[in-house]
Amino acid sequence: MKTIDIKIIDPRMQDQLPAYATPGSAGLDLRACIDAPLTIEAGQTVLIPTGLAIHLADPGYAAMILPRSGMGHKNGIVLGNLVGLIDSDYQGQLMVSTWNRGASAFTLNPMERLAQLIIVPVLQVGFKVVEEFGDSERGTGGFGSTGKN
Ligand SMILES: O=c1ccn([C@H]2C[C@H](O)[C@@H](COP(=O)(O)OP(=O)(O)OP(=O)(O)O)O2)c(=O)[nH]1
Repeated sequence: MKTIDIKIIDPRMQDQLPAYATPGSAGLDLRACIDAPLTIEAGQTVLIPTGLAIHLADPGYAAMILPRSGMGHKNGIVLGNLVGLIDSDYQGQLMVSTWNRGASAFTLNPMERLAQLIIVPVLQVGFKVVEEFGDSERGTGGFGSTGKN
């Protein structure tokens, strides 16, 4: 397993570092490092600190912040940026743009599990400008070009 540098910004995170819940888990839960319960009104977006910073350091990796399925489906708590992309050279605190897309207010409690972090491989590319691409089966067809659905 790869090891990543992590800084504990909020001491409350000291004894609850993100960990995989099961051997097959992809995501690491991120907690709301807030001092008091916070009511997020329907439609409101707030930036929530996680109390942690990571430094991936290797441009071959990125981290992504994703919603937790239960929070999103049951409570309407998703991400204001839909997905948070964490660059390999980012060293600041991980922040969760928290959007209540639901129809009623939601109260977020201190240290509640709010979102999840995944680490993904990334391929950085360079570009070579061409006039024509080589043939491909699809060509320029997209947006449902292969059938009704
Ligand atoms: O949900 C998020 C998204 C981003 N970030 C941090 C890590 C990321 O590396 C940095 C910059 O993010 P991004 O490049 O998406 O932001 P931007 O709006 O393009 O601003 P910038 O000019 O800082 O790149 O902010 C978070 O903590 N949480």
